[in-house]
Amino acid sequence: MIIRLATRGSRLALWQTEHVAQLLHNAGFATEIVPMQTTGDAVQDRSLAKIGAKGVFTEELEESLRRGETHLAVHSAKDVQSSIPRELELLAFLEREQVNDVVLSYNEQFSLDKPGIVLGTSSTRRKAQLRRFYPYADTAEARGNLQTRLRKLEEGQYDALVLAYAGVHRMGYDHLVRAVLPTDQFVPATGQGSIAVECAANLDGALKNQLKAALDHPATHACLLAERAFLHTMEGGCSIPSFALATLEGDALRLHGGLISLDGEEYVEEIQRVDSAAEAYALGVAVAESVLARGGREILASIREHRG
Ligand SMILES: NCc1[nH]cc(CCC(=O)O)c1CC(=O)O
Repeated sequence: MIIRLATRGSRLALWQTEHVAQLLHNAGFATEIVPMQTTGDAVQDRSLAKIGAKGVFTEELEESLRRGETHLAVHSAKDVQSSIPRELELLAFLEREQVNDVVLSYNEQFSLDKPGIVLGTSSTRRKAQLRRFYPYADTAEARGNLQTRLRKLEEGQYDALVLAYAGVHRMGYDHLVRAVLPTDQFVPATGQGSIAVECAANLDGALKNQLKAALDHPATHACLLAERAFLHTMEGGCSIPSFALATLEGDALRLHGGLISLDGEEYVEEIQRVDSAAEAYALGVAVAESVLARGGREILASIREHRG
C-alpha cells in the first residue's frame, strides 16, 4: 500500500516529510509525497501575530486528510494548534532534535553583548525574551522560510538571526551558528524541534497502529503531551509569548512553562515535576493554571489590549 504524505512545500517541510517517508520505508511501506501551499506560505508581508496565526501552516494539509486525498500530514510540531478537531488525530511525534534557539550570523566575530546589534526574528516570544535578557539588542521582523531569512541576513538587513536549532541543523547551516541560547532563559515554544504526524480519526485502526509503531517516539510524545496541555490551558494560541519545555528525568517528567510580556518586563515562570509520563497532561494543565493565577492573566490582558 502507498501512504500519501501531505506536506508544505518549503525545503524544511520536505526534509521532515522525507524523514517520515524513510521511517515508513524501513517498516515496509511505500510512500508518495504530496506538497501543498498553506496560508502561512502565501502571506509573507505580515507577521503571523497579525494574520491571526490559527492553523496557518496546517489547515490546507488537514483539509486533504479530511477529503481522504492523503493518509498522513507532516507538520513541525510547533506549528500545530493546541486543540485538534474531533475528526482528526495526532498519531505520532518523532524523536525530538536539540530544542535550543540559536543565533546565526555570517560574521564570525558576532557577539550578542555588543550594543546596537539588530537581530532578525518574527517570533513574539523571542522578541520578548531578547528584550529581557539582551536589552541592548534591537530586533527586526524576519518572516519567510529559512532560505528567505538567510538571504535577508546576507543582504545585511540584520546582524544575526534567531532561529530554532532544529531547522538550522536539518537545512545544513550549523556553520553559521554563533551562539546556542540556554533553554532556562530562552525556553522554546511548545513543540519546538519535533515533527508531528496527523491522520484522520477514521483511518483504519490496524493501519494506524502500524504507522504509529513506525514513527512515534514515546518519550517525545509524553513531553509534547505536557507542553500541548500547557498551551491549550493558556488559551492564547501560538501568537502570544508563552513558552513550555518538558524533559524526562528518568521516569519523572519536568515541565518549565511561562509567559512573558511583549516588552520583556513582566515574567511569570513555573517548574513542576510528576513521577510518571502517564500524568503528562495533568502536569501541563497544572503549570499553566499556576502561571495564569500568578500574574499570567494580567500579561495576557495587556497583550490583547496592545493588539487592539
Ligand atoms: N514557526 C516556524 C517554524 N516552525 C518550526 C521551525 C523550526 C523547526 C522546529 O522547531 O521544529 C520554525 C522556524 C524557527 O522557529 O526557526
